[in-house]
Amino acid sequence: MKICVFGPGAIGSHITARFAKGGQAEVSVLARGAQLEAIRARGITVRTPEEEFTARPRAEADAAALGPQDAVVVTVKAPAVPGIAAAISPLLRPDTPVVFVLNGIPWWWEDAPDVLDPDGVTRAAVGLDRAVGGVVWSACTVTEPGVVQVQTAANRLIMGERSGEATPRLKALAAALEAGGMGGVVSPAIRTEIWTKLLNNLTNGPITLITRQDMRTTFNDPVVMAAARAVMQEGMAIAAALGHPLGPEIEKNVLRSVTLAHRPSILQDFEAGRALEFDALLEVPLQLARAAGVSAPTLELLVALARKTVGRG
Ligand SMILES: NC(=O)C1=CN([C@@H]2O[C@H](COP(=O)(O)OP(=O)(O)OC[C@H]3O[C@@H](n4cnc5c(N)ncnc54)[C@H](OP(=O)(O)O)[C@@H]3O)[C@@H](O)[C@H]2O)C=CC1
Ligand SMILES: CC(C)(CO)C(=O)C(=O)O
Repeated sequence: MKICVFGPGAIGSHITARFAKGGQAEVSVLARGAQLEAIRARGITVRTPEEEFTARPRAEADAAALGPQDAVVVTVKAPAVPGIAAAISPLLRPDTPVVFVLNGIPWWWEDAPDVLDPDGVTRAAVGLDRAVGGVVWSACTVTEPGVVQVQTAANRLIMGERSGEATPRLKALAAALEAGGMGGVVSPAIRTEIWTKLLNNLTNGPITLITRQDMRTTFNDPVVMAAARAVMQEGMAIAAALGHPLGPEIEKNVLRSVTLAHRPSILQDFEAGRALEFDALLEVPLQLARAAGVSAPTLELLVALARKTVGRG
């Protein structure tokens, strides 16, 4: 099974190394800059709380060198997706699934605002039939080119067809990941999984952008924690109004996550001067809430403050 990971940063490097470790896939990466050079020279080293291992995938800058794949996993950040859409084409056969592993509302979401896919370039290049949703639970950071630090002991990638069908193409991908020691889940309800994850990003994203501290340091204060709980309740109300009700167990999940000494990826991006997933993670969920008539005053306030922090408002 030929799999190409497009954009092996923190998450993509971890996923690539897991596919390689599992031995069921011929995995390659499409990378650029220092990451491309490092992966070519030294492979990808993954450091987790339990182990360290190195994988040596083929690394290319141009998709044409790799040709059609059985699956493509896109792990660039949301604002970069439209810019790489055309470059995915050489990797595609008519039935090649393209898993978009993204936090936040993805470009293929029904009624997604144009800002997630300006001029429909991704839709035109990839097509809705190939697009697969991906939600990753893994806290990762590139500590130096080619090296990824994983903070979470249990890691999983949840994939789902837009139709909800458990297709053979997704089952094969999930099995290849499992073989490498990362959970691979095929979900019949990927939109609910997206909202489950988004609840974390809504809770920790705006607040850590304001504090510029890791989650454990930020939330080690009862007042900040109360704000986190309020955002969580508002997020659950938005998800329910959109037809994706989340169970009460979600709360435990979010509250456990904020005890990690991890800087959320949106904060890492801000500090590194990279483009932010501000629309996919924060603005679009708020737009969907307003359209559904759901009030989210705490989230509105925190996002307004975060906008000022990052120079958007
Ligand atoms: N990091 C984490 O712990 C988590 C992240 N996520 C989500 O996963 C997704 C990926 O995040 P993450 O891995 O952190 O992001 P990173 O920024 O670490 O990785 C993205 C990679 O894509 C590369 N890239 C961008 N454009 C191109 C291009 N044209 N050609 C080749 N490579 C390109 C970037 O290269 P360059 O550096 O040169 O721009 C970078 O290496 C996001 O939606 C994020 O929110 C979800 C859970 C946890
Ligand atoms: C913090 C975490 C791991 C969970 O919300 C995340 O998704 C991110 O870093 O963006």
